[in-house]
Amino acid sequence: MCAARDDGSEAGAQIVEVLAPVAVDAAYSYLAPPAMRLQPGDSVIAPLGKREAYGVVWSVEPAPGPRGNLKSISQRLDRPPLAEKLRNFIDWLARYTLTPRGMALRLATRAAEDAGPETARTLYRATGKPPARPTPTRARMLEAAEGGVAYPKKALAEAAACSTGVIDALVDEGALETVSAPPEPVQRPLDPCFATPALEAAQQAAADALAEALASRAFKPFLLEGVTGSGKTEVYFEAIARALQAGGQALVLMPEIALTTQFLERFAARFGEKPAEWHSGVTARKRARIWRGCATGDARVVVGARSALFLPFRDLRLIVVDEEHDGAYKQDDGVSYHARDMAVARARFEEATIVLASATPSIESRVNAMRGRYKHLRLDSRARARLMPTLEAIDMRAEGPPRGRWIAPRLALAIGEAIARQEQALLFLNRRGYAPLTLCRVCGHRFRCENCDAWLVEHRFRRALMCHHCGHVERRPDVCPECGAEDALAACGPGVERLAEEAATLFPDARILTLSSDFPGGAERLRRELEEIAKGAFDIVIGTQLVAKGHNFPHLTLVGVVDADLGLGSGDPRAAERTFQLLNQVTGRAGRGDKPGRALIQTFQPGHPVIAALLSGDAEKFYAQEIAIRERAGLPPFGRLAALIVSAKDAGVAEAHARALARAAHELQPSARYRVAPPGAFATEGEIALFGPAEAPLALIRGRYRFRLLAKGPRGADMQAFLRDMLATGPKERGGVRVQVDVDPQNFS
Ligand SMILES: Nc1ncnc2c1ncn2[C@@H]1O[C@H](COP(=O)(O)OP(=O)(O)OP(=O)(O)O)[C@@H](O)[C@H]1O
Ligand SMILES: [Zn+2]
Repeated sequence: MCAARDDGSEAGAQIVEVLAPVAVDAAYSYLAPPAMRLQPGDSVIAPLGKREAYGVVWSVEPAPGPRGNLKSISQRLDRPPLAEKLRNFIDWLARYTLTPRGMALRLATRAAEDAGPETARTLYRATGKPPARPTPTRARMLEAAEGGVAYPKKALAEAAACSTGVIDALVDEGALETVSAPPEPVQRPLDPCFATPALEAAQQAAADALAEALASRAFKPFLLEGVTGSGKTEVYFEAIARALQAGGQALVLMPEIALTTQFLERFAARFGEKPAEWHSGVTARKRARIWRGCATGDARVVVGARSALFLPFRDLRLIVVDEEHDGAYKQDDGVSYHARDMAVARARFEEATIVLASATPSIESRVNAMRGRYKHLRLDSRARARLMPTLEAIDMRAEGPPRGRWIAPRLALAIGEAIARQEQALLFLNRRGYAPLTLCRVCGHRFRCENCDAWLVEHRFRRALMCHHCGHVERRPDVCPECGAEDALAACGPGVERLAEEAATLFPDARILTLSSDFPGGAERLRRELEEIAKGAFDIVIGTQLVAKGHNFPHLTLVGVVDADLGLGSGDPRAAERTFQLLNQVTGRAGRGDKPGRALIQTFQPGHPVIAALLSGDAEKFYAQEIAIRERAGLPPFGRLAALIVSAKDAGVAEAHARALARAAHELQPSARYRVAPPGAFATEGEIALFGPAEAPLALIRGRYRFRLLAKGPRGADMQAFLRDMLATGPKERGGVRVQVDVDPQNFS
């Protein structure tokens, strides 16, 4: 019983700080009646401004005395609490990325907001009573429902090959009855010993090291580096098995989750059932159930895209970041974060083991391994005594194809031979569409996007010109809009669609497939096509980096890299690293089955260090060179970077704002946490240098002009404190100006 005091509060009442998943950093205080007995992590509904909003209790204190000015919590939701480890991670992430805490919370709670109460499923069962009006369809349906078992509606309709309307009619007539059943489990039980492979010696050694780490129940980071096809997946499957045996949970992050049917099946073959799958293609309802399942422990292994990092696991023992070097782990819209780095942080908060797996690790992870921060596990040869593919360069200056064509004679010959042996060839070109540029041969007019500083890419099968930055689409005209010339528009350069055209001319009888995310049918279609490739249904596969990622195509023996130089000339400090990773990955698709593989690499610069390292297979030398360059320049991981993109509809407004921010930065007083180098001067030891503002390489996107500031500092500087102080003393975002903070930027567009 609680007595109301005369100040309005009750004995045992609490003051709680509630964080709402909105763009605000602060938690708000509320009064909670004693009966609610709130704990940190509980979900509540509370008045926020004029509305009632969802929030999470961040801290709780007993209410001391009169608190008439505080609003009260309206309701406590029946939802598993967010664990302290996760709340600490959210706080840390918000500070690290300079994101309002509410937005960081939102990453973790968004999926749960769709969670309605668990509803029972309705199943259908035959009653034995004949239908009033028998028809062949009805007879088929009752036959399918025979045996006294209750079935879901959809399954029954599929089994009887008729519409669900038939079921409703039969229920009305009493021939079928409905039965209520508990909802399907989020995940069926996984069996860690379902099918254990015989690991090879190097695999076993790596698996043992992971098992030892898991047993310690402490934060233990690993870099699992193994050449393509070396069996890294089998190794981390062993670690997952250990986590399961210990009663814990595991999370596997993948860069391209919508395309991983093969992976899910492999997982099911190893553990008896599929893992819970988490990505934007999963329905909101299903995601809400997985969210809950993570909190209750019913979901044991989740395989997901980067947002899975924020799931409320009850007992997370292991995180795997597969293809850890992949650029897709960087999220740039909304909260900017790198999922690989955040995964390491989450593992630290959870005191879990983390495995970063790759054939071509990022420079950052390589350096961390060299310095002993990560334990380095290596698999230096392919599993099952398979050989690495042989690599050869085709020097396009000496033996290139005729003008207007992109497949050199030697590559064409190799494709022909592969087809004759009934093997598959893969042509890789990292460019979507038909042609990257369209121009008028008469007046030179070039088609550019009206919102962005970019050429329009021709997509012939859509008969359209498209901007790959903002999605703007226009019809490809018949006459030049500038000079009116007819039939004068020329497509310049190749995209995958154009390459497919050339391949069809060279090999008219071959079964050719172009894999592209642009075609209708979305991820579902891509999944199907990837399965068909694996079965050998095509002779030539043409694709962008989509085809490079982790696939096992047993019939594929030849890989042709159509333009290895693409991406090398971009001036981006990570261009060399990225090209090396991508080309290694794509050539690594060759020869994974019984037959040896070969890769031909078309290039205009066979002597370029990246191409040379790729051809020689000397990854060590490449890493040594790249690491030395980074170290000399003080680039990550030897120094720290942060970018600010200031954008506005008006270029002058954006630039003025960026200049004012830079001025504010230079006026900051030196402190123990950071010192800023004077404008224009070289940064001396320990100082943060601020470069810019400069027009961003992509100066206009979606109608907004963009200016960049880049801060570069030593490892020891408190970059976040510097950024926070600069933003606090500089001008506020107003008049349509937006300032986007990107700590540890990955690209420089
Ligand atoms: N110990 C083993 N015994 C038999 N087959 C194995 C073993 N380890 C791996 N394999 C097989 O070798 C092939 C390559 O293995 P896996 O896909 O795990 O390599 P990976 O290193 O993850 O490759 P990538 O980085 O190229 O994606 C697969 O078909 C896998 O089933
Ligand atoms: Zn555009």
